[in-house]
Order: sequence, then C-alpha cells, then structure tokens
Amino acid sequence: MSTRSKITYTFTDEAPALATYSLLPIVQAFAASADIEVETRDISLAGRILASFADQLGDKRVEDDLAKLAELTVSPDANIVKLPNISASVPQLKAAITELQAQGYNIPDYVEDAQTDAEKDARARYSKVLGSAVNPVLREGNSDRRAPAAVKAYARKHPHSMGKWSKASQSHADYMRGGDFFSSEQSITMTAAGDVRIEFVGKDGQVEVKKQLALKEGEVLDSMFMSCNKLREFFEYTLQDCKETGVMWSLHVKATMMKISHPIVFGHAVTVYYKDVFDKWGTLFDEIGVNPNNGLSSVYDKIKTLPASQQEEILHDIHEVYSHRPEMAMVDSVKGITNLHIPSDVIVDASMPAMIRNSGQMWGRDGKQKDTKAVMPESTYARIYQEMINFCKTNGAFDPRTMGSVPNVGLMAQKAEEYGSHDKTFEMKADGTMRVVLADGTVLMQHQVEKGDIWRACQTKDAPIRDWVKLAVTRARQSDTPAVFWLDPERAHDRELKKKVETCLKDHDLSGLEIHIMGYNEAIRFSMERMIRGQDTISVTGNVLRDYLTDLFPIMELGTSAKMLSIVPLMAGGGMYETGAGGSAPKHVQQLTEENYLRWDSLGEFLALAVSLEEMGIKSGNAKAKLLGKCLDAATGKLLDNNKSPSRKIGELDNRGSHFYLALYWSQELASQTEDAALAAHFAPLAKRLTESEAKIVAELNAVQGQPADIGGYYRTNPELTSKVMRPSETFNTALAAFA
Ligand SMILES: NC(=O)C1=CN([C@@H]2O[C@H](COP(=O)(O)OP(=O)(O)OC[C@H]3O[C@@H](n4cnc5c(N)ncnc54)[C@H](OP(=O)(O)O)[C@@H]3O)[C@@H](O)[C@H]2O)C=CC1
Ligand SMILES: O=C(O)CCC(=O)C(=O)O
Ligand SMILES: [Mg+2]
Repeated sequence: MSTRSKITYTFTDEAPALATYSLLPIVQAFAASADIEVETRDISLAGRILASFADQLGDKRVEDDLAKLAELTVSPDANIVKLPNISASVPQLKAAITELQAQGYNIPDYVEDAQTDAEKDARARYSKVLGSAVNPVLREGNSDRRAPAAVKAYARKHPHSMGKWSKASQSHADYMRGGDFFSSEQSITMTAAGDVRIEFVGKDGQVEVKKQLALKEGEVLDSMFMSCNKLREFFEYTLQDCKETGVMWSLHVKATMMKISHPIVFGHAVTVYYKDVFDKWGTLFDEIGVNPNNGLSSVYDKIKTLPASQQEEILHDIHEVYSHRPEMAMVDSVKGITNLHIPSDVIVDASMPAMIRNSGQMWGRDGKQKDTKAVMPESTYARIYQEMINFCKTNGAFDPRTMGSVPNVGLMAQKAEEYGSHDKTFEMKADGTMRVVLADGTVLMQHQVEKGDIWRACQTKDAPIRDWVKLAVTRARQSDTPAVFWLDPERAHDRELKKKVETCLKDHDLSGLEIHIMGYNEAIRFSMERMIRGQDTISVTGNVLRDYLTDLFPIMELGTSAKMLSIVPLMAGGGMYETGAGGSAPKHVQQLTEENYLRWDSLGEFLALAVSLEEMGIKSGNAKAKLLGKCLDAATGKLLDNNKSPSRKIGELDNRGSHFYLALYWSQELASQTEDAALAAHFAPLAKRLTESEAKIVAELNAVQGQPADIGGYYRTNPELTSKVMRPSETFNTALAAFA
C-alpha cells in the first residue's frame, strides 16, 4: 500500500459543526482501514477570530488553520472536505467576540469607529474575518455542482412539498432600471501583463490612488458603480408601489459574500424605510454610533445607553413608521425580527428560491403568508428570478416528481468576478471621477461618480476561464447533457468572456455535444422549458450565478441544496469536495439546545466523502480507499431508499440516527463486497455487531430527545459537552471503539 494519505476535514460552525462531532469518529474509524488519516482544520468563525489574535493569547493561542488550508489548496496532494461555515455579519462577529471573551479569551472588542492605534489594529484584523472570508481563499478551482442520480431518484419518489402558484399572484422581483452596477459596467481584457492604478480624481483635480494591481496577460478587468441617489429613489419607489398595491415589501441581498457593497445597500434600505426616524434622530444616532449598515438591530443595540424615556420615544417613532410604510416581510414574526434587522438574515441565494417554492410568498407580521415584492437593487442577476416567477405563474409550480435537473459548472477560481471585488470596492467620499489607468498613463476605464456612490472593480484571470470551459466540456461529455454558457450580450464583462469562450471551445473536441451561449433570460427560459419536460441542462455560469443557481434549482428539485454534490477540482491538481451548496442553518442549533434534536441532513457530507475517497484511491493507487468510497455511495443509496435521513420532528430519527444507519449500511457493504477479502473480514464483526444492536442503538439515540441540551456555547461550543450530546448511544460508541 502507498504511504499514509490524508483527508482534511474542515471544522466549521453551527449545525454542520454539531453534526461533525457525531460523524467524524465514524469516518475516522472507517478511513483508518485504508490507511487514511482524517485530520481536521478549524475554519469556524470563532477559530478564525482566535487565530487572528494568536500573538495575544498566550497559552490559549490557536494555529491559523485557514492559512494552512490555503497553502494546501495549491498543492497537488490536497484532498479537502469543506463544510459550510458562517460568513459573518458585524452583529454575528460581535456576538462571537462577546462569547469568546466570556470564555476567558483575551481578545479586544470590535470598535467600528476605531480611534486609537490598538482599536485600529483590532479592526483591521477583524475585517479579515468578516463576511465570506473562507470560501474565496480556498476556492483555487472552479466548481461542478449537481444532484447525484440516487438523490434525484429519491426526490422523485418522495417529493417535497411545493406551494401552488396562482396566475393572480402579485409577487414579483423588482430591480433598478438604471444607475446600478449593470448599467455602468465597463470591461477590458489585458492584451499583455501590466500594472494598473485605480484612482479617484476630485473636482479640484487632486488624484488619489486607491489601489494598484498587477494584471496578467489575458485577464479581464471590469469596473462599475451604483448611484447612491438612484438607489435611494428606487427604494422609495418600491415602498410607494407596495403601499399602493398592498403587496408586502422584502429586500434580498448578499451582504455576507458582497461584504463591502451590500451592507451599504442594506443600510440605505434601512434609512429609506425608517426615513422619519433617521431624519429626527440622525444626529443623536451618529453620536451613539448607530450604523444602519448593520440593520435596525444597531439602533436597538445602541440606544440602550440612552435614558429610558428617550429610548421609549425612539421605539415609539419606529412603530409609527409601520403605520405609513408598507408591510415588510419578517424573518421571525413571533420574535418581531424584520427583514431589515440584520443584514445576514436574508441571503438572496437561499431566500429567493425559498420564496418561489412557497407560492411566491413570504411571512408577514401576523405570521401569515403574503404576496411579496422581492427587492434586489442590482439588476444584473435579479432578472432571472422574475423569469422564474413568470414561468411559475404561467405553468404552475414545478413538480419534483417529473422535473429535470439543472446542474452547474461555475467560474469561481482565484476570486473570479464580483466575489473577489472587496478590496477594489469604494464608497465615494466626494464627487469626482473614478478611473483605471495603465502604468503609462493610458486611461482604460472611467466613471463620473458622486458622493455616496459605490464603485468597484472585478478581476477574472485567464487560466481559471480556460479551466472553466474545459470543465464544462468534460461535464457535458460525461453526463451526455446539453450545456449552456450564461453570457449576457448586454453586459460588457460577458461580451469579453464570450470572445474567450468561443476561442477556448475550439481547443476541445465538441463532436456530438450540444453547447449554447445565451443571455440570462433566454438561458433560464430554455432550461426551465426543458426541465418541466424532464430534461436536464447544464448551466455554465460566472461566480454569482453559480452561487444563485445552485440554491435555486436544487431547492426546486430536491427541497434543499444540502443534497448537492459539490466538487472543486483544484487547478494545482488536488481536490476540494464541498458539502452541499447551502448554509449553516442557525435555526437547527436552536432546536438542538431547546429539545436535543438535530435535523441537519449530512447527506452533502456523505456524498463529498465518497468522492474524496474515490479520488484519493485513483490518485494514490490506494484500492482500499476506492472501495471505501464505492461502498459509501452504496450505503448512502440504501439510506435514502430506507428513508433513514433525519426527519424534522422530535421523536423520529435525527442527524445522529442517520449517522448510525450510515455506519451500519457502510459496514454491511464493506463486509459483503468481494473485491477485497481482507477488508471484508475486517468489517464483518462491526457489521454484525451494529446489525444486532440496531434496535438498542436507535432507542438510546432517541431516548435523549425532548430535553434541553447544554453544549456550552454557540460560536465555540465546549468539545466535551458537545461530544457527549452528539454521541449519546453507549452501545454505538463502544462498538466503534472496539473496531477502531
Ligand atoms: N459554503 C458555505 O460555506 C456557505 C455558508 N453559508 C452561511 O450559512 C449561514 C446561513 O445561510 P443560509 O443558507 O441563508 O441559511 P440556512 O443555513 O438557514 O439554510 C436555509 C435552510 O435550508 C435548509 N438546510 C440547509 N442545509 C441543510 C441541511 N444540511 N439539512 C437540512 N436542512 C438544511 C434549512 O431549511 P429548513 O430548516 O426549512 O429545513 C435551512 O433553514 C450564513 O452564515 C451563510 O453565510 C451559506 C451558504 C454556503
Ligand atoms: O461563502 C459564502 O458566504 C457563501 C457561499 C455560498 O453561498 C455558495 O458557495 O453557494
Ligand atoms: Mg450559495
């Protein structure tokens, strides 16, 4: 056998981290039989915060696991199983800091309005932890996301609920018709490597260099801006329109991933909706440090320092607003949490499909479902949601029993497109010109901007584009499925990409393949027309559409994107296997602590692990690893067939129970296979023991449900307590310990 190989399993946050406490011991025990070590790397929000202050933590210091993982992604040996992690908003960051401080970690506060050098230093370190700080670092490859055949077959046999669509629905997507990033986008392709400067030129002719970039040959560079005035006018128009038509108002942005631009957009929504409050109290709010970009929660938080009577007056004024503004969608109507409370509560990739699946409705203040205007200021991608809404109005809701699939090949490597724009995004402090200038002074692109406008540049490197085209052709060939490049002729960036795609495609054998290039509206209509006829269509898209479509279609097809297989062939030769395409499901944690029930479905982890093992087997010539992967796939199929996934209701099988069944079926598959007799003999006793103890183990697992569970924290739970909660069956634990 080859030398001991390593799978790196990420330790993240919330529900997936809890699930890890139960699943990882099983995986480690099984993998050891193929001489594979499964190591963990902590990329949780808490872990990343602590790593940022390692120099101040003394004996409590932790390693910078994200940095270690980043190094690994550019090594051909990388084999990483990546679970979803928190992309933190400021309120989440602050909550995590408070928790860690209470646990005795000597870390500083996050001071938004940093004054002293120490505060500025802390703020700079925290800014690296904020938002989507993990995925762009690890994604040194493009993505291939799809529903495996067994998962699709399961969804067809056990369809999830789908809300009916009425032709009379008033729900729709609304977006800016001018003044947004889409309408101002400019794009160039570098004909040779070169340095460029991003500059602001003031009305007085003063030039301020904002950023310098060293660009490679063939790199695509875009620039664009959103007008602050037009954005605010747009918000006001949407509110008036809702008021007149009686449709509920909701806002859908991605403040986590677009961590610089979207919180600003969110902040404008807050100050427009609550205009009367901010007009009256704005000066005081500035003094006490209210930041509307952090949502209305910032007002509630900061006014706590004010005298009670003043607090009451402000709260009264907030309530007054509701009497003349349209009804707003609620995140939690019972607790009174609105859509504008916290910028990370409503995240467009998951929130729009959830709304469309739910008859186009969201929940109002009274807890009832209502037709909704989904406000997505940036029109670039918002249009696809309107297309899907139109389609559902015409054809009715999608039918999971018969619908086809839309897998995705996404361009995301090396911080491609908007998702890598954070360090090139600027909120204008004055009127003037933003321009991109070559080292020799040639002006490549420029925009007239006004104070408050949001300007940004995006880079897309040539090598990732070529890799993406190759991945698309490979996927189309392997799945024997038509592939559509979603490139919009109205977008400057997409026109540059189209030229490259057309050239790259010539390098590949396309015989017998159906490959199209279409604008977004045309592409989604084409895919949906095929989908309702049971046909599959691969979407080949840029980074943002990758994110949006891999929630949108899976949520229609499978009920959740957690059931996706999500592979990132790393450009340096390694592999990263992301689990699902969904989030970290905070409400699952709450259910666990309240009633000791975890409904997180680890199917995404099972699928990712199987591919990770298989790839390891192929790359390192480890036949046992390959066999482990094959048997894991078979076990996952059996788990689906026998309906052993977690249910949602207490008293039934939860996440821990589904892990037991995975271990049972996986060991049975390994014991009964005939390719490797030694491996079969190795697993036979475990399979026997688990088979015989099934009823006892399930009873032990289910017996703990119904009581509160103490895991000693939220962002950094206590490992011993969490392990105890997540591994409550003595019989199962003993069987696994005896085997390992
Ligand atoms: N790759 C990554 O690292 C990603 C990280 N995120 C982060 O996750 C957090 C939450 O984001 P968001 O996706 O909007 O919200 P959620 O994580 O809450 O996901 C939305 C809903 O999807 C369902 N769901 C998702 N995964 C599972 C699963 N494995 N098992 C069962 N149900 C599941 C749940 O629905 P129900 O309760 O109705 O069953 C859940 O409430 C944010 O911090 C976000 O930044 C988000 C996307 C990807
Ligand atoms: O990194 C993030 O913030 C979210 C990523 C995401 O939603 C995705 O990859 O689908
Ligand atoms: Mg997503």
